[in-house]
Amino acid sequence: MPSLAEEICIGNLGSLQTLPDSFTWKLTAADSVLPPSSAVSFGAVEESIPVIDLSDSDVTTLIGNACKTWGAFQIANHGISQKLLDDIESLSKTLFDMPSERKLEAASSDKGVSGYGEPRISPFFEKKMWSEGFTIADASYRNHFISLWPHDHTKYCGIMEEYVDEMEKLASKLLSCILGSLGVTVEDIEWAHKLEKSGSKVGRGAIRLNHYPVCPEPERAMGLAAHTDSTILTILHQSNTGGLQVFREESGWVTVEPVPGVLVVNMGDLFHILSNGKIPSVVHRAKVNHTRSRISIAYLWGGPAGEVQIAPISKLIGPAEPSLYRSITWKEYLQIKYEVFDKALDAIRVVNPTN
Ligand SMILES: C=C1C[C@]23C[C@@]1(O)CC[C@H]2[C@@]12CCC[C@@](C)(C(=O)O1)[C@H]2[C@@H]3C(=O)O
Ligand SMILES: O=C(O)CCC(=O)C(=O)O
Ligand SMILES: [Fe+2]
Repeated sequence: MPSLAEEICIGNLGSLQTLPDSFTWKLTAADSVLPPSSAVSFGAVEESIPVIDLSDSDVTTLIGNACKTWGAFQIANHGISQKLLDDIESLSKTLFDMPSERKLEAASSDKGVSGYGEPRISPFFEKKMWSEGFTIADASYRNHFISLWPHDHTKYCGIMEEYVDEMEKLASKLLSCILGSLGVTVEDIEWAHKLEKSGSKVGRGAIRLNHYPVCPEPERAMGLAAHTDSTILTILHQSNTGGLQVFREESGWVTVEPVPGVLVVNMGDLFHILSNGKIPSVVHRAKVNHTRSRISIAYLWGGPAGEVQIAPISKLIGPAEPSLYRSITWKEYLQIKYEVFDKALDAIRVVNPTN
């Protein structure tokens, strides 16, 4: 006879009346692998990451300060239409409202590549997360969309393409701004400049549609466990239910309340490397809700394809600030991340940095 844990499927968590033991987090060090001080509390403080208007004349300074303080910020006046945000949210709702069996037909064959399933970080945690998701990491998502929406796949693929295109443009704009706050430009990253000039993509984008169903005991459950994104940066659209929390040593867990039309930007590990440690990659997680389900859509702007080596920007290195990280390709970084998870940056850190 199968155990209770085996019968629970992420596709219909929302119908459960009690929290199964396999989903009950005790918040010990084992449940929250990073950072150690984040393991002790489920609560969050009354503080917030700044909302920055991208048309503000002081935008570079504002973004620079937010990046250094939080490794995250929110953006208004970003140029993404409300219609597109509504479309991608309703695409996600339609997908997650489907019966579990239909969703499982679109399951990813391997963790982290396109398809339906648990987040890629789940094997690093003892307990299961109260969420389901769909990752779009390559063109194979189209086949999944055909199986999910035999009649409407063209429409949904169109929305996804438009969303990716718009996010790509926004991510490049944000990159220029963040680099500007450090006193450098894209031209100071040789590979990024070359790719940009040749009209190629600077970073490889992936999308993760996240769904957090209503939960009978939200205080003891976890939607998405504490992690940093491996990316250069991530742009997140959250539906009107809160749940995202960012961690800051000085403040603890801080909830990022949703503001209609405002997007959240999280700085990832790759930018931490590029900035030679000047900008932290923000530790964040998603909590769940007793009465309301929640959707979020993350655009994960990763590193370049192929053998391109990513290393701290040379202009940010000097006798007083030696290079803290060895160079690495995006593919290699992801391999390390999914072997050692929260120790990935340590694994590529130069032991005795000198210049
Ligand atoms: C490009 C990627 C980043 C990601 C791993 C992946 O290969 C595809 C899924 C991405 C995602 C989305 C949800 C959070 C996250 C930590 C995860 O579990 O899968 C990120 C990964 C990441 O940033 O490392
Ligand atoms: O749902 C959220 O608010 C967080 C999602 C997230 O961190 C991710 O997809 O990487
Ligand atoms: Fe994330």
